[in-house]
Amino acid sequence: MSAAPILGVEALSKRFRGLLAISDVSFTVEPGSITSVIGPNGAGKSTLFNLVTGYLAPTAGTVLFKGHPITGLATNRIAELGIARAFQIARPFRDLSVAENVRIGALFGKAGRRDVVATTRGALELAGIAHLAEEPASVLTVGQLRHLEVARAIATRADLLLADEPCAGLNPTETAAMIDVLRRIRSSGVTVVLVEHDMPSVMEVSDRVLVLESGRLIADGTPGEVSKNPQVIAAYLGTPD
Ligand SMILES: Nc1ncnc2c1ncn2[C@@H]1O[C@H](COP(=O)(O)OP(=O)(O)OP(=O)(O)O)[C@@H](O)[C@H]1O
Repeated sequence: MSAAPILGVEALSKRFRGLLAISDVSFTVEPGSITSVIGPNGAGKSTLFNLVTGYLAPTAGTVLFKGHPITGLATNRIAELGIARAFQIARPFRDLSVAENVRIGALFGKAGRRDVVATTRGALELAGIAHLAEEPASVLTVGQLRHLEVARAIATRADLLLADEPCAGLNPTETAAMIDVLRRIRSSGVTVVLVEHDMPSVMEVSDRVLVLESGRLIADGTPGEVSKNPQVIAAYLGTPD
């Protein structure tokens, strides 16, 4: 029997005036997995993340975290419950060190924490940037900043990490390093959901892939299943006339 889902999305919809950006989307995420959300530009991926993290309120439907509804809760409350988001564009405090930036995540995450030093160190190590701990954030490369953003997010001691395009714009070496980080995070017991455009990375790292097109979930399966799905191929490549 599989474990209870850590995340449940039930009949979720979001309308922006005339546009249904998310349309009756339902899925669950198993704990300890890496799930990727893919889809063409404008498919609704960012909107979905915004709905799960409370930045947007849905027009209809429910989001469940560990079986409890979180729909309509404030973003900070959702973060305290254990959902963190790593943004594609990190906005660190540039004058603070890498460790100090990660420490901020450790201070403002899940409530009731006392082990800030150990949590900070653990997040730096998981994200592969312990060697940069004392550097000012201002000297980091784009790839290193992406790791810092992931470290800050997991330092909140989240159980679920939502990562926005963690591999976007990274070279092959940096991409491989990020994939290693995501796998280590999964091994540490944190469930990961990614929005990612980089297909080789998605296929390599994901246990499961969800495909959105025009707000609808058109496929949900393993990377192998999804890449053979005719609807997915049509959504990405266009249907021949
Ligand atoms: N705040 C908003 N107000 C109005 N329309 C919006 C808003 N946010 C998103 N949309 C629209 O909703 C649709 C889905 O957008 P969304 O950003 O979720 O797509 P996406 O799959 O993340 O795209 P991309 O891959 O380009 O980032 C788009 O048509 C977009 O223009």
